[in-house]
Amino acid sequence: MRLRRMPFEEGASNVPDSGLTGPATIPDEIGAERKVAFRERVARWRRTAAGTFAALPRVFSLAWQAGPGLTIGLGVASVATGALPAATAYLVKLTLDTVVAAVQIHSAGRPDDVTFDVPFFPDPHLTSMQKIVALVAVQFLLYLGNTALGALRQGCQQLLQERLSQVIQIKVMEHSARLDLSFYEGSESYDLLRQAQEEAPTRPLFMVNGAFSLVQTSVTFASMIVLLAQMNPWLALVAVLAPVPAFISQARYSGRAFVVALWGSPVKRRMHYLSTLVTTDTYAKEVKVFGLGDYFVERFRLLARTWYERVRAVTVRRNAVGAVWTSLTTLTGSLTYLYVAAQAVVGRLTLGDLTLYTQAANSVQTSIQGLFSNFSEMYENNLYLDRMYALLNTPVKIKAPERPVPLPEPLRGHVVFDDVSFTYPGADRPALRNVSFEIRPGQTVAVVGRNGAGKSTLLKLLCRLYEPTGGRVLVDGVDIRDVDPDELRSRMSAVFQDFVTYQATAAENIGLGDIAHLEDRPRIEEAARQAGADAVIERMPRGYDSPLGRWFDQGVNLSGGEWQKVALGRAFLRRASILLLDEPTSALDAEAEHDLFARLRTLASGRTALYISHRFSTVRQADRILLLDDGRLVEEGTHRELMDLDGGYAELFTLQASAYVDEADTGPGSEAGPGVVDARRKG
Ligand SMILES: Nc1ncnc2c1ncn2[C@@H]1O[C@H](COP(=O)(O)OP(=O)(O)OP(=O)(O)O)[C@@H](O)[C@H]1O
Repeated sequence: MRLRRMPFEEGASNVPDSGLTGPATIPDEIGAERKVAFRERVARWRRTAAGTFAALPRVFSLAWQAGPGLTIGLGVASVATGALPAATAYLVKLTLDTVVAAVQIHSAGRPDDVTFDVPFFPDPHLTSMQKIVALVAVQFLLYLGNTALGALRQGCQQLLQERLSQVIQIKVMEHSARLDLSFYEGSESYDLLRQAQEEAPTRPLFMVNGAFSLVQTSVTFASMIVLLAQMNPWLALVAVLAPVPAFISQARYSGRAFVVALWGSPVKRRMHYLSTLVTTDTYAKEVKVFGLGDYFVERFRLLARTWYERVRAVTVRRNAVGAVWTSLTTLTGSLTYLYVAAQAVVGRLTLGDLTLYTQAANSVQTSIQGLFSNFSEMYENNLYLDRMYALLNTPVKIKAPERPVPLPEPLRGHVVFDDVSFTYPGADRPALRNVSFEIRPGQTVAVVGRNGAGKSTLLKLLCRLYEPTGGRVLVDGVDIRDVDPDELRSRMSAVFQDFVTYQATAAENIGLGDIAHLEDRPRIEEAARQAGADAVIERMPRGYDSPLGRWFDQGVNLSGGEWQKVALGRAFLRRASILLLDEPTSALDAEAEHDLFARLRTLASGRTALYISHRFSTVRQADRILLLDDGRLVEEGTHRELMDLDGGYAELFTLQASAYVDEADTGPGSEAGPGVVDARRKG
């Protein structure tokens, strides 16, 4: 469903959709609805009802998974509570008739020896007072039962809510963790994820509650109808039909409320993004320095207004139209009541009958409205549930083949890219084109190239975060498509440009690199040393046990380079055969970078290491260098060979080196990297 785009400011119509400039409108679905033909609406209704009821098994299966005992408790309480109103109404009728008879006996001055033919009291020799006491006692017991059932119902409901939302959140998390990386890149996926996070935890419980309430009201409804029909079948029919119009309007509007929520999702998502921009620590610096706070708040206000306007339109219409139809029902109720009262006056019905009718008619009306509104709420909840299932049913494309080929043990780290091409989903040009190269086991290879040349993509394909659109990738002679991706990834270690800064202790931040060694302090300390993170960590008040990040208790905030060292430690903890480093030193100072590369040779001994870097002083130390340009592998060889080739690599190297040369020429103490000497010699 494509949304009409409304720019933030009038006149800026060519602004593309983004988190800041996307649609500030929600389409008018009500106009569209009016055009739908009656027959189509009826057909839609049938589908709706069928769809809603068909969803019940999956909802109950969810509830059962969450808590079988709680589900049974809720069910029993609902059915029993459903039967109570009819029993109570009948008891009231009996009490009233007994009272009226007793009054007549007393006023006639006769002895109180009248017998009553009532189901509860077969003994015909009770005095009327005794019968009244007994009836009231039974009524009291019913009220007690009602209270107990209410408590049972409430308790089961609350506990089931907790359990159900946990079960669902876990399902969503489990599936999200398995989903392909490409899934996270579409805006529709974000809508699905947002709805799954926000709505999914509560909607199934509403659905379960709705279903049980449906059972409860059905029981009430059926028992009351039996009571009414005994008095007069026509009265029963009127009571059943009167609330139908109110239901139809209810159901229509709950469908619309959902459509508004669905179509308004891009607006809500942008609101969420804007609010994150001004309330999250990582953005706070820039937002302040560039003075963006007011701009973001203003934009939020605009979107919030749009959202509110649309919600208001539906809510007002829903309630206003609902009220009109409900008044119609009330009018029917009053007219029937008048009829029954008139019947009582002429003696065709007793006073107890009149009360019974009043209660039964009220109850039928409320329960039939309850039935309908339960159903329409279930329909609405089911629409949300469908979205959750859409997420849970999103197929995982990159998964283990039926018979995965095991990787050799130990893995030598022989990597081959064979004519590999790749285009990102939705992109119009390839990120990699016919790339072929081979990395011998144990080699350290640097990948260089301009921004956007395809370097990171290369690493992502090697980890099988994406599937090549052409060609194949081999590790130790095995096509990685034939390998279980989890096994493949367990043999690799990586640091990406956008590495994660976990809100956890320093030791945990490193330990997460190999979950089996999360508690292995000596090994964690060794990895920290290898990454040059040991000094930073040991300086902190609680050393390796210091919490990093400020989200939780007394965390320590690190500098960008310090975080990067910790992330490197995480990668080194895993003793994998293939080490992938995407700009591993971008935030490190010159000395730390130099130290790291001095160590990398030892660290990478026996492993294949592939690293991306824009710093040629480090690149030149690699065994081999691959130069990518616009997704193509254009040069490969050692530093010496590529310099002699005098092509793109030599040009980039000389360009960078010349900056140092100029500095070296103009200022004392300027440091010329190891490559500078070469470049100067060459020049
Ligand atoms: N998730 C994505 N979806 C669509 N296109 C992408 C995605 N990630 C990268 N690209 C595009 O693919 C191309 C290669 O990107 P890649 O990240 O591999 O470049 P890079 O050489 O690592 O760049 P840099 O030096 O800036 O890190 C770029 O044109 C980029 O815009």
